[in-house]
Amino acid sequence: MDTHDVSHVPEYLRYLQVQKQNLTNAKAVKGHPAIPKKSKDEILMQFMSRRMQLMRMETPANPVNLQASFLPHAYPPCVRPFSALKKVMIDSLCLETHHRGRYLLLRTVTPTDTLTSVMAIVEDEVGSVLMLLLYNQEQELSGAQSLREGTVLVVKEPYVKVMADGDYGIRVDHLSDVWFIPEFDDLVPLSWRERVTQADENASTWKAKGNEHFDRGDHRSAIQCYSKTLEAHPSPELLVIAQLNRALSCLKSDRFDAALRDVESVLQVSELSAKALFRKAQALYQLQRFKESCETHAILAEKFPGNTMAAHENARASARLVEQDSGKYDFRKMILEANTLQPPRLDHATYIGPVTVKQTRSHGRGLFTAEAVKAGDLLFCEKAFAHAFHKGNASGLRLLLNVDMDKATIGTQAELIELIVQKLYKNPSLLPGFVDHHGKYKSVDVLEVDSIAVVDTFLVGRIVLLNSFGCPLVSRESHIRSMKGDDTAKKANEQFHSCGFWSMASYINHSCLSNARRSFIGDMMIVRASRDLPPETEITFWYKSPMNGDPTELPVDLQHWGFKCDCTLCQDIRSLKPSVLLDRSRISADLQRLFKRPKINSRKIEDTISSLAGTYCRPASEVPRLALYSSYLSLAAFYASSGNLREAVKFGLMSLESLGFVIEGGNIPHVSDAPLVVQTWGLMNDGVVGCWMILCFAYRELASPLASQAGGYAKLSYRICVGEDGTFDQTYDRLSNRVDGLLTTAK
Ligand SMILES: C[S@@+](CC[C@H](N)C(=O)[O-])C[C@H]1O[C@@H](n2cnc3c(N)ncnc32)[C@H](O)[C@@H]1O
Repeated sequence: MDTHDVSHVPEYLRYLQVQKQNLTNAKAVKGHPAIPKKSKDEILMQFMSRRMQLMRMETPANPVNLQASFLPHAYPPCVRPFSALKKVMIDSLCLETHHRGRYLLLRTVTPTDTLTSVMAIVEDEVGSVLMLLLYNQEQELSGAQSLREGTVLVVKEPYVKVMADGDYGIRVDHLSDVWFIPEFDDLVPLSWRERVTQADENASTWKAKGNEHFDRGDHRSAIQCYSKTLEAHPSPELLVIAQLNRALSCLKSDRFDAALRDVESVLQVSELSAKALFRKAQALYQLQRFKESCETHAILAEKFPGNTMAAHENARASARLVEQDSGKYDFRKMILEANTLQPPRLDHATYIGPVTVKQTRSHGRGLFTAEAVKAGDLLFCEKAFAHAFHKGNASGLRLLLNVDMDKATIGTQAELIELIVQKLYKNPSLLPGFVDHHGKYKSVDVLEVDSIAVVDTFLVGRIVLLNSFGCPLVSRESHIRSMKGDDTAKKANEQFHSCGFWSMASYINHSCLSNARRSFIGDMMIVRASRDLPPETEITFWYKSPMNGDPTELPVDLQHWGFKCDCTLCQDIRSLKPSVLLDRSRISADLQRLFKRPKINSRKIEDTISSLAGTYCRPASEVPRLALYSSYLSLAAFYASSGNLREAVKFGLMSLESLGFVIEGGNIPHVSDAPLVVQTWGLMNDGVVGCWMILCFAYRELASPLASQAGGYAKLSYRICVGEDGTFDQTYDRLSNRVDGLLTTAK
């Protein structure tokens, strides 16, 4: 949905084909011993010199220098407990093979290098080496503290592959398939230990070590040491301290489920521990369980009224709860926040309005209205489950190649997959809700092994491919760009590079005759009804707008999602004779040429529009006439600016009618007292706002009571397109020097 799918662009298709060919070639060596062709020294030298080169390399400024992320054929994560795995050595590994039932014990012998994966050369206990490629790991992993030389790790059921350069590597896609082993763990051979753990290391020493790691910001190691504290028979006081400290390290490293577990066990023995209550409230807040967070704060406030930090957090949680329950947001403030924060992840709650997920007759589940709603009503305002932000220059973009799905996308989808995998891995309570989304394939049905969450990266990848949304930083800005006729706007609208995953929005199916619109403020998605909807109506929006491209090239291509739209618009187009479509296309091209002439010949344009209208047979209220809409609108603007206001009204109304609007009381001459009423709402695109403003401009002279009503519809349409109307007056003005009222200075 507004993501940049380049699967059919020849330049990128070639990449996809090369990857497929590589996979086919690799099959030929499947099962051959993975004995590197280079010596150990050569492997180390090559890695280090490439690392140096990369460190010197500038960030690519050219879009052709996109980094390619390549998903191999899907394979499931290891679901066997560690105790059921047998150790294997590097020399016994085979190419293109998943070594099921086996594990490797390795240690890194180089620093890391990070491209699309975290890479290092690893050795086993007999000194054989191979490249290790860890995918979907946190960026911090490549930092000095996390994967420094000498880090010991276990790779469960290793997969050895032939890499693009012909060398061999151990590729790990699933987070639970690699364990980072602390130096004190019994698994670490004595010869690999920097020092031997003293027999007298007791709970206090472990706690002190945990604190050292915590102070350095190494939360993973801190958690390991606090866990050791708990195993070393601590005193009751120390036990509580270690659990509280571990909870804090978990909070700092986004492991909210685990933080909650620790504080809950502290609260079992010490019901009124201020720290436990505070950390519990924080963990619940981060898991968006605002009601429970507020309840916990209420206890804190009662027992510890002087705790100012808790009071501050309490106010924050209460504000979220109000948003969650009422759908009332300060959208203007949110726009400011989105423009200030990088990445623009806003601290706001999700509001779910009168909608419910239900089975549709023919396209899986869908979202339905639970009660009647009016055009412009807020259906929901959802915080992204995950959001991958792109600043706007070319660097940081990735080409994601998925051979199983035959897809190539450009943008931040690869990063989005990483973010989601990490979030689920750290917070398995979120897993069932996420994997419920469309895109399932037969994956493992194990949620946890050895107390570690099992997250199938390929499943996440599929769900992301079919359910993620490209998004602008703020929809108001893209609205302004498109109203200004900024040529980049069209491209920007179609190729948003930031993207995110919104759970509720993912249940909405596509229809070209959509009845809702989405808009964005940072990582918040706002979905409003774009028509009046009775209860039990299926809510739909555009995955791809039928109005962004050439209207004669309908139906829109929805191959990316694997279906063809069957709305009346698409059905009608499919039923037309090819000659009619050819005529439509030819006349549309003529019209475009006529509008580009230095002097507008309105008579000729009107005649040509009439011929174009002749290619439609059903009324626009049933089948919108998309090819006509923008020509009518341009004519309305032309007549308004040349002072022919009656014609401006006529063509403004025709423009709206071509989108399916049924409007009463708008014609000139105006019958006194008859109000201007939208009986039926049509398709809602950004130009509708401008069209109402042109009508408002013309009515001021011709029928002043209608001007404010048209202005009201402009503001309502703006709210539907942009998500809010608090910025309407900053964007449009009836006294603007443009007939559509857009303030030329609007930014
Ligand atoms: C984002 S999901 C929408 C929710 C999905 N129907 C479900 O059951 O979870 C996108 C998928 O829904 C289906 N879909 C959406 N709109 C459709 C339509 N108009 N006709 C047929 N299938 C549609 C396609 O399978 C598409 O890949």
